[in-house]
Amino acid sequence: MLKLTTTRSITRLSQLYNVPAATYKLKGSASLSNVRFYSPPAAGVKLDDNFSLETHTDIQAAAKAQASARASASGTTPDAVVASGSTAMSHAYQENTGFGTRPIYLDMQATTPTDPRVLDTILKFYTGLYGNPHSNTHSYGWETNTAVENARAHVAKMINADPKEIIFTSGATESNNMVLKGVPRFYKKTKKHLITTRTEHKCVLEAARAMMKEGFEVTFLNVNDQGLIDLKELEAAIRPDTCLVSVMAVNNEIGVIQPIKEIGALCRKNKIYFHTDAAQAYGKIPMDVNEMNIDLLSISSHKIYGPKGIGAIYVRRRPRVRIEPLLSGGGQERGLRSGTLAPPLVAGFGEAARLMKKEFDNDQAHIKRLSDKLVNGLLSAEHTTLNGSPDHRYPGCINVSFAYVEGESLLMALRDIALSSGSACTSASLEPSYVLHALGKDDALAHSSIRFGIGRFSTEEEVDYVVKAVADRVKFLRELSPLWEMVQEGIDLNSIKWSGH
Ligand SMILES: Cc1ncc(COP(=O)(O)O)c(C=O)c1O
Repeated sequence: MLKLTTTRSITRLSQLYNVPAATYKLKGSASLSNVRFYSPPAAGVKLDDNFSLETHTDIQAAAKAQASARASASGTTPDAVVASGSTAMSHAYQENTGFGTRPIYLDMQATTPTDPRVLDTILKFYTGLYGNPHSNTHSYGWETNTAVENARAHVAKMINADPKEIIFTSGATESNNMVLKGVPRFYKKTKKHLITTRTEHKCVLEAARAMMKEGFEVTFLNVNDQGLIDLKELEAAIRPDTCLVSVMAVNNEIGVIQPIKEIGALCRKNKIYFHTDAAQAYGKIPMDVNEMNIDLLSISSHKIYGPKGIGAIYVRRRPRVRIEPLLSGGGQERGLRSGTLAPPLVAGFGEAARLMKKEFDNDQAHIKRLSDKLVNGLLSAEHTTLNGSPDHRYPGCINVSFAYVEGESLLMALRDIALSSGSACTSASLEPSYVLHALGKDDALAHSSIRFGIGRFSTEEEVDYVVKAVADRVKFLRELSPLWEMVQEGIDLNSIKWSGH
């Protein structure tokens, strides 16, 4: 049984969830103003079915409860943690941050909460198992080396690769840079052209632009209004000197899935390397490097409930793919990525990959069910649209435009939910998302878009809360909007000539 603490009072809880305060049973002699807890339990669920609450008079006691939660997490927590929601997850593994009640976490494409089983794996490597995995003269090195190779096998298995084809990196940014720069540099004498798309992650786009400065030509493919590339356009872009096609599998802003198998077949037919950025796809949609003719594939551990600062690149061995490495050094990782590996991160990543495979069906069913509920709930409001293809999509990434509401204002009004807008924030300005622009959305609609991410630890109660909160606050903000008032009066906004435009 997990011991949970709360930062909201039971009274507040009962108001929020419309449940009589008595439903929340407390253990011991808790005074209501002094109760701390991690997550709102489901309305009507008796708290002590899964949890017990404790009072804490000081932070030390809270830390003690967290330590005991962590201890009980090792063997049996998954069910209890799942039941308590992703917000509880994040609370259960951190000390008091001073930020008070934390929002419901729905920013799964930015990063995912670390699975408690992953954390347990990691901790061993910060205590007893500290050897350098490249030391081969004593058991300290052998132990961590074995752990690294086990992790490699788990990472490979998810995509039907050979473990020898997995190279550990610091994350998908590095993996993408390695490919977008390393392949053209290796073939620079004969090949001068690369192909990618306009909706890739910035690290692919910027790496491609860096290659233009080195004298390479890049074709940036367009996408249609659903966010999908046109295979005929891709075929037409291929040249005799094309060395690489790089198309992401799942888009990080709109969740759209590109036709990876068809692109792979086209590239194989034309003897061109095919790379896919699978940072948002690995473990979340079925991917098989052989069936899909993928030669290079980028992975990020922190998108699959693993630690941050670690990822991998799959590099095909037969037919062999050649890359010029970014780093010079000791020649680790088949000479492609020099530097001492970090066993805590590698082992945590391996465990996260193992769990993605083991729980694939459960995760899929859970995420699809919650996603359908969220999409139906959000779209029941008028002038609300789902961005990107409704059919070719990963259900855990939902991007919605709320017309006549400014996305940033909506985010501010939804501070009890951790979300991100479809806009890319730069320090000086708020630019509308280039991905939504590529789909043909105008500035106003791109500015009114929000991304919702569902993950393994999301709960139905969180989704119910979000649907209601969004509907209420969209209504509230629209009531303040003069444009909305005009729409309500039946005025066609397109017929208006705005001065200064
Ligand atoms: C599609 C995509 N590619 C690459 C990255 C970069 O991954 P990492 O944080 O592991 O460098 C991300 C992360 O936001 C992503 O969503």
